[in-house]
Amino acid sequence: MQKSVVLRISIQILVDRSTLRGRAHLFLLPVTIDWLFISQSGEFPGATQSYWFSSIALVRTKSAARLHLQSATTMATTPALVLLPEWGSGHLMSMLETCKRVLLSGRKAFSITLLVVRPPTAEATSEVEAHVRREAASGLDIRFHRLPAVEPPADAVGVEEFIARYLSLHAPHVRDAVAAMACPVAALVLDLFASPLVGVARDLGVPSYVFMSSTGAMLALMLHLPVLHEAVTVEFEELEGDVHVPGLPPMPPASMICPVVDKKSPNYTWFVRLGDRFMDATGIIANTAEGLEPGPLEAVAESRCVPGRPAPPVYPVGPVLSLGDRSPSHECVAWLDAQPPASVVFLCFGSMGWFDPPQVAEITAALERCGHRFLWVLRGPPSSETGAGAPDGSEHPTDADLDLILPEGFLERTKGKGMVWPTWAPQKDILAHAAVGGFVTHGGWNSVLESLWHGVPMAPWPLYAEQHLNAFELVADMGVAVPLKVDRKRDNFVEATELERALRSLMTGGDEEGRRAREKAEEMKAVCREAVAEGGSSQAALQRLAEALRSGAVIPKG
Ligand SMILES: COc1cc(-c2[o+]c3cc(O)cc([O-])c3cc2O[C@@H]2O[C@H](CO)[C@H](O)[C@H](O)[C@H]2O)cc(OC)c1O
Ligand SMILES: O=c1ccn([C@@H]2O[C@H](COP(=O)(O)OP(=O)(O)O)[C@@H](O)[C@H]2O)c(=O)[nH]1
Repeated sequence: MQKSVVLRISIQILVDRSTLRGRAHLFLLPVTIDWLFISQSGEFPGATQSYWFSSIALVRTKSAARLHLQSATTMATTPALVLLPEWGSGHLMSMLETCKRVLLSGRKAFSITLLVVRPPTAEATSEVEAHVRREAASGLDIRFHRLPAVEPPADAVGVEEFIARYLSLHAPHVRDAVAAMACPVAALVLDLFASPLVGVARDLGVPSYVFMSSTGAMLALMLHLPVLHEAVTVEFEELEGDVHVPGLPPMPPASMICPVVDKKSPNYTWFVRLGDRFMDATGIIANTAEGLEPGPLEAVAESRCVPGRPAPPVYPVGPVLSLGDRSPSHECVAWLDAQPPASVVFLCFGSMGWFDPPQVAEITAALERCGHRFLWVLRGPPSSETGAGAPDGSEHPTDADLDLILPEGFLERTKGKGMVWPTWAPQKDILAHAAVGGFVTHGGWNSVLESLWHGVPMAPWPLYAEQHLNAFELVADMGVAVPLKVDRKRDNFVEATELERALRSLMTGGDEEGRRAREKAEEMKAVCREAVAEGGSSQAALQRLAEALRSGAVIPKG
């Protein structure tokens, strides 16, 4: 049996540095340690300071106790969270911001090492580089480790297949990077597209956490996909009746996420695999809050998604809204300053949403007919539209040429009542503005969280990724949005009459759906803020997570 003693004193540690760097001299490293668990061999089972050694002797001096560490495998740094995000800003920044909260909640008991994958496009590369520059200057203990370049899969036919395969090809480099860490590793934190790399963590004896940048509902669905794969043998759209996802109301097949709508596609196979590998993670960190999505989160916690197999613990630590540059004096914000409270409908469609002229014509007709004030972020097609397109699906829209794309006279007729903004807009500042009363959104999860943070009701207009599922949840489960009929078979086309109806409902709250959406959005605003406040559920989840990470920190094997 290993004996251990507990010491609560201020001490100095004497480290035999020869065992560290091959230099044969002793040096004194003064540190203050509150609680020190000392075992006769092996490592500290729960020390808050990261000093790891194989044998020790306690030496008393006149005024202080000293520890003499012999044959030490001492690492004079705090345990690291090693992050492997997908390169897209929504994924990378959301994971990094969340892990920064872990770092700060643990009173800087961790450091962060972000493994940087070379993005497959020049545009994504410059975005990532800008993030790296900004974060490197943040003053926090964040390091960046660039992984060696890997040849992107040239034969990938789908976006999700491409992302998952490209990340998986980095497995040997991730393994080498983690194994070479000069400090204990608290966890390898993986993007949802990188869940197969839980195997790398397992081989190194390191805990692995999947970071869920989307909803708890998406998490429940992904865990349940392997079960659905066995149970539903036809395409989802051929299914008679609804799809049953644990924790959600029965869902029409038309609300399934994009990657699984064609089961013959490798995207589908990859998503089933990704969901399956979630189950092997040590834990799942989710950018949501218990009170926002109680149904799906309880279903996961009660292991109802994969009956008979206990699911990893989930830590809902959100909402984590990534803090970009604030633009309080932006032209859009200045325009909002002149509008009455809750009078403006804001329309914005994420980092990849854009519309073609026929759809633009329907939107302009709806806006003119409903007569509400509006702020509309209108983007044009990506410049790659006529070319091959980005392999990761991250084709960014271009700035719209308003003279070309808007019907003649629209801007004059709506002058004073509406503003069309043709480029990137400061969405967070806009949603924070008192003049905004409703949000027509593509339903990306970050946009939804930003809207709920400010209590703004929504009309979701899903376009890509998992947004059809998000739209269903917002309307049918959370009740914070009014429904909008999109024709998925016609590239998510929305008729002017349908948009006009939804806008009236959203902005006047004149019907039952609109009234409920307003009330519920206001309720969810409180839920969001309480969750992250002192004593809130997300704060508690953050503490549990930090504790699990602290106690799980290990020196990687190999
Ligand atoms: C969450 O489920 C899916 C996410 C994506 C996806 O892929 C993607 C690829 C890139 O190269 C760059 C990106 O920015 C990007 C973004 C993206 O999803 C967005 O993630 C957000 C969360 O951080 C949010 O949930 C938005 O709704 C998503 O649009 C793709 C996908 O299948 C195509 C998913 O199922
Ligand atoms: O003109 C724009 C469009 C988007 N965003 C921000 O981009 C992010 C979009 O993330 P989301 O998850 O909603 O969707 P995605 O773009 O990843 O599909 C959110 O933080 C938005 O605030 C923005 O600031 N201005």
